[in-house]
Order: sequence, then structure tokens, then C-alpha cells
Amino acid sequence: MKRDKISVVGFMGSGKTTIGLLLANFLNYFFYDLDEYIEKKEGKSIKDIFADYGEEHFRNLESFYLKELIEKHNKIVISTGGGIIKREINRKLLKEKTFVVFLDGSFEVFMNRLEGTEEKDKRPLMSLGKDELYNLWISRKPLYEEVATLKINVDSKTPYQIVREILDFYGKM
Ligand SMILES: Nc1ncnc2c1ncn2[C@@H]1O[C@H](COP(=O)(O)OP(=O)(O)O)[C@@H](O)[C@H]1O
Ligand SMILES: O=C(O)C1=C[C@@H](OP(=O)(O)O)[C@@H](O)[C@H](O)C1
Ligand SMILES: [Mg+2]
Repeated sequence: MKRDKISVVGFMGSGKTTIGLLLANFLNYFFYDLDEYIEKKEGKSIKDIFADYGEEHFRNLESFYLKELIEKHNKIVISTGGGIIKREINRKLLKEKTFVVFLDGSFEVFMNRLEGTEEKDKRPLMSLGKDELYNLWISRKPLYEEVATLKINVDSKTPYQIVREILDFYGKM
């Protein structure tokens, strides 16, 4: 049976928020960006949650609200945050309940998209050094691969082209 819950995973700057919204519009599905959902529910920005309570607390909220969204809705696209695959329980949920789109690409492309923008300031982990961020990407890559139903390389493609590719595959399922 075709899954009507779609999740979008990938590293910071890969385009999850952008692509998820466009995809949901094409499919006429509900759209939730998990980071935005957490901010709304908690009345606090991601940046402040990290600063005031630390990353572990953010990860607890992330797991809780991912489960809530997946359980509550059908015909939904969920754009996750780049660290969603850190916890096994999240990976299991994504794999079992959603059609997972992994936005793959080059580290340099992702970093260039965020460099010098206010998008960078919103992401607490972007204050890590370049080497640490690169190591994070390398360590997470196999986890994105593990959950992926569909992997798309997003380098030098417009959001519209990426969504077309997803729809081509999803439509044939
Ligand atoms: N395919 C693309 N080509 C060019 N810029 C993109 C593309 N996808 C996203 N962007 C831009 O990159 C930045 C990060 O995108 P975003 O969707 O917030 O990524 P993520 O949610 O994965 O961190 C935004 O400024 C967005 O407009
Ligand atoms: O990679 C991560 O651990 C994070 C990515 C962010 O989301 P985006 O991937 O949408 O930037 C956000 O969830 C938080 O800052 C942590
Ligand atoms: Mg995002």
C-alpha cells in the first residue's frame, strides 16, 4: 500500500524545509516542519532551547513531537531537522511509518547555502568549526542512508526539479 506519510531527511542546508513545503503543496498534503512545530509548541526558538536547556533536551522534544505528528496525521509531509537520525527510536519510526526522502549532496554546497545568512544564526550547531561540522556530516551520512526510501542528489538542482524527481518516484509506488 502506498504510504501517505512522507518524511524528508538530510543534513543542515540540504533543503528539507524548502523541499518539504513544495512537495506538500503539489500533493495537497499537510506540511509540518518539525523544528517550526517544536518552536510553536514550546513557545521558544530552537536556538533558545539549545542555549537554555542543552541539546539533549532538544533531542527529547524532537523525538516526542516526531511521534506525535506521525501518529496524528495522514496525508502529511514532515521536514525533519538534520539530527533526527541520531536516535535509533526515531530511525525505526521513520522507516516503519513513513516514505523517507533523503536529500543527499555535497557538504560544501550545503555550507555555502547557509554561510553569511540569517539561516546560519538560527542553527546552534552551525557555530561548530568547519572540521567538526564535516565530521558530523560524515558520521550522519550512513544513518540517512539507513532510513532512506528514496535518495536524491540535490546539488545543482532547483527545488522544483527535486520535487519533480520525488513525485516521479512516489507516483510509481
Ligand atoms: N535546491 C536548492 N537550490 C538552491 N538553494 C536552496 C535549495 N534548497 C534550499 N535552498 C536554500 O538553502 C537554504 C537552506 O534551506 P532549508 O530548506 O532551510 O534547508 P534545511 O531545512 O535542510 O536546513 C535556504 O536559504 C534555501 O532557500
Ligand atoms: O543537524 C542538526 O542537529 C540540527 C538541524 C536543524 O534543522 P535543519 O536541518 O533544518 O537545519 C535543527 O533541527 C537544529 O538546529 C539541529
Ligand atoms: Mg529545516
